[in-house]
Amino acid sequence: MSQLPSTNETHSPYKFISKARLPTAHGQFDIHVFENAEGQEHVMLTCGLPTDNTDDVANKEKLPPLVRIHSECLTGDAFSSLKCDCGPQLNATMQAIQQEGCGAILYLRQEGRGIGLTNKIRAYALQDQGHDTLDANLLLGLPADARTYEMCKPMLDHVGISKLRLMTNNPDKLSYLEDLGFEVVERIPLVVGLNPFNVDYLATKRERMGHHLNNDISSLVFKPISEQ
Ligand SMILES: Nc1nc2c(ncn2[C@@H]2O[C@H](COP(=O)(O)OP(=O)(O)OP(=O)(O)O)[C@@H](O)[C@H]2O)c(=O)[nH]1
Ligand SMILES: [Zn+2]
Repeated sequence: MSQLPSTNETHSPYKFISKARLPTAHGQFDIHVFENAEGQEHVMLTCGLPTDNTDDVANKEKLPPLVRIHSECLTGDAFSSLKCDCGPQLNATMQAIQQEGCGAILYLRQEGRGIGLTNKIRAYALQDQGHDTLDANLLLGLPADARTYEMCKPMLDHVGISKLRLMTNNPDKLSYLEDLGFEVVERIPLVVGLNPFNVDYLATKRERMGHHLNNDISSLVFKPISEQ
């Protein structure tokens, strides 16, 4: 079995490396890359922040920026997998930030809730046999969620965000950010991309992982991809 990087050991701190413009189908972002001494990378997309050369005075009048902390999901983000809600969540976040004209997406390279791609596919194989997303991790001898969030601090500090509105259904992300000293003034629910293949996954996240999701996910309307 491939080794799970130890999340308990102290990683060297992440440093800002470079920033560039990134035109996307959803609009213009800046992309910032951060790296630590071990060569681990994380990415942040921003738009409309004072450091993106916008008018500082105008920004002071606005609500705190929208922020999304998104964990890497190759299958959902790149391959449009229907097993999870990651792809639609990423798209919805990019659209919301563009609509509002200000915000940041921290794209953390913590594939598979931090267990890595290989182990996530092993977990998917167990899910094919009927195990849910949490038990599949546990059966592999891995934590249900191996992610850490300490890298958010240098990333958000770099663009001067201390107060924010967080787009998530995951209560852990809120408490981690607050523990890091950030003021989360609002949690914005992000319930998109429900489909017949991920309804059980989302129900498990609600029932066993404490995610803020509708009590009756099955009552949410399933929208075909073309309408999402
Ligand atoms: N181990 C494992 N990881 C999964 C599975 N399905 C999705 N993932 C991973 O779960 C993570 C989803 O992360 P986020 O999009 O940040 O979502 P979240 O923690 O559920 O919280 P939200 O902010 O509410 O979306 C990604 O790293 C996915 O690769 C699964 O069945 N098993
Ligand atoms: Zn996913």
